[in-house]
Amino acid sequence: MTTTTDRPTPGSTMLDVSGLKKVYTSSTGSTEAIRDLTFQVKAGEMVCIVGPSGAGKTTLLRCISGLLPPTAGTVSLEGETVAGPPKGMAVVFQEYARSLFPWLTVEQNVELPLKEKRIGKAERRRLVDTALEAVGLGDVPRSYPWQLSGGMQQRVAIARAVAYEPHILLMDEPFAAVDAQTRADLEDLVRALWHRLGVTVLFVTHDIDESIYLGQRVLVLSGRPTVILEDVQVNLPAQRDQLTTRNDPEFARLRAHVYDLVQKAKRGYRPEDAVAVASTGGPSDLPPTVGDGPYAGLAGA
Ligand SMILES: Nc1ncnc2c1ncn2[C@@H]1O[C@H](COP(=O)(O)OP(=O)(O)OP(=O)(O)O)[C@@H](O)[C@H]1O
Repeated sequence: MTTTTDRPTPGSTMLDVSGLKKVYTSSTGSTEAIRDLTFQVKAGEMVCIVGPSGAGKTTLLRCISGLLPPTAGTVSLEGETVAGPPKGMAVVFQEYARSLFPWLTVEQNVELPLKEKRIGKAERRRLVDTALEAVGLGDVPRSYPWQLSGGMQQRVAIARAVAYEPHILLMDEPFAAVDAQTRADLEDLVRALWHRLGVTVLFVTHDIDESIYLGQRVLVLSGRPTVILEDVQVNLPAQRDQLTTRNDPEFARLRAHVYDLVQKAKRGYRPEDAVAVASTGGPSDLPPTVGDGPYAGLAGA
């Protein structure tokens, strides 16, 4: 059984994605979703992934979670090649309404994976109570998901993942369907749980501000077929809050930089273009960037 007690040493390699390539093939042709991705995530890190729509973010998470076999390359978790859903992983999806069972109460939803993990009744009780308390839902264990707001339902999904005591938590645009205020609260909840539990988090989002607010690193993906445009280090203080952090000049600088990269990605820019420009020494023919976008003026902030 995988528990927090045998959690890997912080700083050791938790996830190793090496030369990952994914081509979908069907009777109508083939789609190269991911060309070549190589990156590592250390135990205890919080890493966000952003990129243009259709870049292959969900495909990447599906390969990491063992739901899709890679066409080439490997994914290893704690040193073992992923060939099916790994034991020490939990996933939170955007569609909380579809991921919760409407005929089960909140506590039964949280308990279900623990039963599948064959954890004894008393320990299940403790894990469910602790997880619901941690996400602020200790008072509604016997409610049904459909009796709760969207934000509360997503808290149930997070409680279910946390109760499972994963070593790594994958989150695929988990807050895309909730309102802005709830989203800010859930972001703070994820940061708090991450701090408290020491779990490794890989968080996919469309929201550049969210990626910087949450992450220690932001992996910016190119358009399809996907490669990494840049692995951006987020050197913001570990203690973050919605007002102070978002008003930090470094936050503004990072937001402008990541925005710039995503805009370039949308226009088809790829890392090999930079190499080509550098090697010819000629004038850059890169697409226009942040200077003419809605964040104009932030670039040098
Ligand atoms: N089962 C499939 N069969 C064929 N092509 C697919 C399949 N799933 C995804 N694709 C294609 O692979 C590419 C990447 O899709 P994916 O859903 O991973 O992107 P994404 O970055 O998660 O998109 P979004 O940000 O819009 O959610 C897209 O061109 C998509 O059409």
